[in-house]
Amino acid sequence: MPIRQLKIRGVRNLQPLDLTLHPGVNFIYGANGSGKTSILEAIVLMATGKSFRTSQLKHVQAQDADRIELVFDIEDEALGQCQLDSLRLKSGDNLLKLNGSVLTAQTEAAQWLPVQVIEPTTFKLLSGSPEERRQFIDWGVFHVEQKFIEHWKVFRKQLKQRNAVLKEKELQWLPVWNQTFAESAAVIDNYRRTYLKRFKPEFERILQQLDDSIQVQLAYYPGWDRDSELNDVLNKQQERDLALGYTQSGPHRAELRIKVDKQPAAEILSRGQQKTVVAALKIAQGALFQQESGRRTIYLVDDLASELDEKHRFALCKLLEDLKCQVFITSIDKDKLTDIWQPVASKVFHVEQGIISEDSPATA
Ligand SMILES: Nc1ncnc2c1ncn2[C@@H]1O[C@H](COP(=O)(O)OP(=O)(O)OP(=O)(O)O)[C@@H](O)[C@H]1O
Repeated sequence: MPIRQLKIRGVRNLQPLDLTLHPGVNFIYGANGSGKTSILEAIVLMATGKSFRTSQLKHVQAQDADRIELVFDIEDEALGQCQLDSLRLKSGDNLLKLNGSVLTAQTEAAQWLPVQVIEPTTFKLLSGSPEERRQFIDWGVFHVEQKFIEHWKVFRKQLKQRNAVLKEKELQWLPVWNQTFAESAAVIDNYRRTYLKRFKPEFERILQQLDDSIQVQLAYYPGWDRDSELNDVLNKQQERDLALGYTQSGPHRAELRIKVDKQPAAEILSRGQQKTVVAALKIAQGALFQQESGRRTIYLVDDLASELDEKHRFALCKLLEDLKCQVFITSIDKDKLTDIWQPVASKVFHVEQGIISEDSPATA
């Protein structure tokens, strides 16, 4: 079971909330503005230190609260049990603890909570900046390859140092930095390529099950001309890098291009089709993660009814059920959920003005 219990304090309109969750499907329904999404937002905040709704966390904190406090009891098939605590003060300071011991990095909490969000704006994964798609690939690599995060930190440090050398115009240091940067870039590139090789067939399989009329191609670009060595590219681009004061080529500029008939999928597909493709991408990541680690992803599906018709909603729910993972799924209308999906194992919660209550089995 992934999240067994959660305690939420000081998040948006939510009243102090202590919930015992279902290891399978947790339906959450309630009127507009009742607080459904805020529950999902709190889970993402614990997992990533970020919100999927705002870049300014001060908006997530309840107006009358001086802190956000989250406590999650987790039971993971492979990692065992743990308690994660997060205390986020108005100043922005965040104290994270694992079983009472202070954590120094958010990634240590993230390892316990492999969370995927499917919500009304997720189609932006197709139309948004390349960074979003890089983060998407890196989520997969991070959760499958334990050593990736260390290599990633080294790479980020080297990128920062090379950029500092460019800004200071310390030309004598550049050849050395080009070499080290290129070596560390190759490691990141290799992780991403290897991951995508395994990911593509899984994505095609899932998309086929969600909608076999959509044909999408995934093309990975490493962030520099694929036919050249990065070290050579850096040497060639040196004058321009010096003029700009930053490194133009490398894994920080990689891109996952998602196309339909050689055109960007975001320009061709309808909004509903884009949502279907994004759902397929996210479910494929969870399926691959499960195959490779024996662990399960936690899916947060906000406002399922939005822009997906009944056939696609049904196909999505069926795939989530097959994965046997923990799912949190929200809707305004209880019937819109339970009419199309009656998983054997589930709990139903109702939210009203920030107060959440569990439906008794007779009404659920
Ligand atoms: N910082 C805050 N402090 C207190 N209340 C807030 C804060 N930010 C937002 N709210 C209120 O909290 C509620 C948040 O609702 P949330 O978005 O979780 O609702 P929802 O049930 O998902 O609604 P919808 O179905 O419309 O998406 C809204 O009523 C909003 O006005």
